[in-house]
Amino acid sequence: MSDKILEVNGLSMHFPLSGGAFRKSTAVVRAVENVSFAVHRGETFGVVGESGSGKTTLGRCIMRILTPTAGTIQFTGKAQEPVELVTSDDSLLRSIWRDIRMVFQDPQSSLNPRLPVIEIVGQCLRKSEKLSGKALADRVSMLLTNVGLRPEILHRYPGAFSGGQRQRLGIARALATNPQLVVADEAVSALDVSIQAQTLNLMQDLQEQFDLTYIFIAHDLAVVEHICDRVAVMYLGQIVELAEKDELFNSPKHPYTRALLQAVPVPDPRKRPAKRVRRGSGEIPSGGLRLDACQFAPRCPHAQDICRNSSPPEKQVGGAAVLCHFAGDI
Ligand SMILES: Nc1ncnc2c1ncn2[C@@H]1O[C@H](COP(=O)(O)OP(=O)(O)OP(=O)(O)O)[C@@H](O)[C@H]1O
Repeated sequence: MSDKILEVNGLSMHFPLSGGAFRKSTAVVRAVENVSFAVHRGETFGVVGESGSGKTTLGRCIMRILTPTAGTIQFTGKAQEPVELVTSDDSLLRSIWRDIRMVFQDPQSSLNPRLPVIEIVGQCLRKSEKLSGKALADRVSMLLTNVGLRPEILHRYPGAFSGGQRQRLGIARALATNPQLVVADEAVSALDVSIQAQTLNLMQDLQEQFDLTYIFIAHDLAVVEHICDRVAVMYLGQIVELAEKDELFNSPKHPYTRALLQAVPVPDPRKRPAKRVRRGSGEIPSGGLRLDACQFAPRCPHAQDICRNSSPPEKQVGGAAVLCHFAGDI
């Protein structure tokens, strides 16, 4: 079976700017621009970046909730033949949505408060496997047990549960169709730190138990460090660095990755990196992505004229793919 469960090539997602001054404009927001990567079967692939860097849009393109402006997304499921998701029609997508499932950030708003647990978790089983009655209750009970919840809660409503329990319900719902790939979009961001750790541990256990591959989207590098095998760092719609987790954390190559890492609290001062680089100041620029420059140049402590005037090529430095004119030199 192919080692790659997902292969993304040249993916772009542009949203038209509409309304107000942009009513007649052809201007677009380049939320994702020319992104390429592969996800290996069984791994946890992290996607990190600040708010607005395009992580959620990328996840929604992979789920095909959005139709990308350009690029390809090949998914190799149980059938072993890669399926092109971008051009798949609705009926093919419906079957693929059993293999690729999503866990959302906010368990409060992603679970319908008017539906009992059996419906929330079992809804897709009613549709895809035509389960009902005792068969449905048994399957949902098993899923609840898998995520550490008691089967007795079948007829309770989301409002009766804590944030962590609600996220377990969200995970049970994602697992209901026995998926191969789970896209977790900020799945633990809304939870307290101790509940975050429990949820991450649960997700790791489930990954082993059910041979899952995860795409784990987060703005928090500490979370990614805990769970991911490889990490893609996004900035303004582009992947600026992609590397094995250890390499990324021990030897970050892109100035933006370094800036992100410096924002992560280090409990033991002896573990701080010996040579601290200056943190890129400011926020993501509001003007959007420029195709003729390095996106990070306005915030980068190392920026030179070339960074402001030409888009950097992707360079391979050690095991990392880095989008920086000076990758390997700084
Ligand atoms: N439907 C849309 N229409 C127009 N612009 C959009 C749309 N969805 C996202 N964007 C824009 O695309 C860019 C990337 O947004 P996205 O939500 O993907 O980023 P993100 O990294 O996931 O941020 P966050 O963590 O805040 O969700 C932002 O500038 C956002 O305003």
